[in-house]
Amino acid sequence: MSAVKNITLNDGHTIPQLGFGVFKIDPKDAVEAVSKALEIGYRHIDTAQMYGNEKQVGEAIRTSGLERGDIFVTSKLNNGFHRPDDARKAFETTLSDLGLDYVDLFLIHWPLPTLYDGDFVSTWKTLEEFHRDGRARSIGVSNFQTAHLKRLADETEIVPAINQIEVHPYFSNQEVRSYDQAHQIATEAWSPLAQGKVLHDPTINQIAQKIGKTPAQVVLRWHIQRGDIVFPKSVTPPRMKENFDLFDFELDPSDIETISKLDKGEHGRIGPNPDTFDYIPK
Ligand SMILES: NC(=O)c1ccc[n+]([C@@H]2O[C@H](COP(=O)([O-])OP(=O)(O)OC[C@H]3O[C@@H](n4cnc5c(N)ncnc54)[C@H](OP(=O)(O)O)[C@@H]3O)[C@@H](O)[C@H]2O)c1
Ligand SMILES: CCCCCCO
Repeated sequence: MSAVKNITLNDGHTIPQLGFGVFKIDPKDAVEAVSKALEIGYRHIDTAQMYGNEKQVGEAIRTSGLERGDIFVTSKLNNGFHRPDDARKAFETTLSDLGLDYVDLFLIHWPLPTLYDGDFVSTWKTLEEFHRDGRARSIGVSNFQTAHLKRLADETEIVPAINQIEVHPYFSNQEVRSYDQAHQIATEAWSPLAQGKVLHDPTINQIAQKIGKTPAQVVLRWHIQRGDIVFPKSVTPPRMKENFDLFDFELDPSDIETISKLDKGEHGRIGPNPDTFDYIPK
């Protein structure tokens, strides 16, 4: 099994290009799933306050026997906590729930429209504090569209290291990916398998059959060769292993192009449109 590639961010830190996502992993299953992922070799975990499993992620990390510095941990600020004081408290809860004194990456989960007399710009300035005091090694955003990123560029100091957005073969999100690339912002592709919806695609299955890989490996390898960071979720150990084996084969450029043509534009989205999504948890 070949090693996972690292990507260098615009702040000089490195991130494993492949990680493990824990959205929708029930807290009662999360210690076991994350422990298994670490045992398989994953060294990058993507969680969020919204996922309700930070305590379990922390427990799996603590009991893994691995060094803190060997694992890249991401969490995200929950919607509804954008006011600077709320964001500070929420970030402290993340650190204490994870049982860590720093996270490798902290993201604004969604670019919510103005909720009070500030907005995501003042939220970003609060994340800049976490970065300066070292408790968030890197800071970034999630679900930011180009208009949101332009406001940060005009009104704040630090360029986000990461923009985590929906990307998969049915929704290539090319406009935002291009903006990220032009501004040294690394793109993370969330729901890289479209939550399983692309795995029955005949074109993807044909390529998989031709090269003797699984549809999930073909799709994940497509992301890797396009340069995006991915963290597929699975609670099924054989799938977790399969998804981790991406660095000992390559797709032909023509197959990359064929998969990229499966893009359905806006119709391909499986998640909310960031311009209209304003869900605040109770
Ligand atoms: N920032 C955001 O707003 C945002 C939004 C969505 C997701 N995310 C992040 O992205 C991560 C991944 O996205 P996701 O969890 O939505 O979906 P995903 O990784 O695209 O797909 C997960 C689904 O695919 C199945 N699966 C995984 N590997 C498979 C394989 N090799 N063969 C067949 N089926 C397979 C899983 O089933 P089983 O688990 O049953 O095996 C699960 O149902 C999340 O966990 C989260 O960390 C972020
Ligand atoms: C209901 C959509 C929220 C998805 C957030 C996962 O990171």
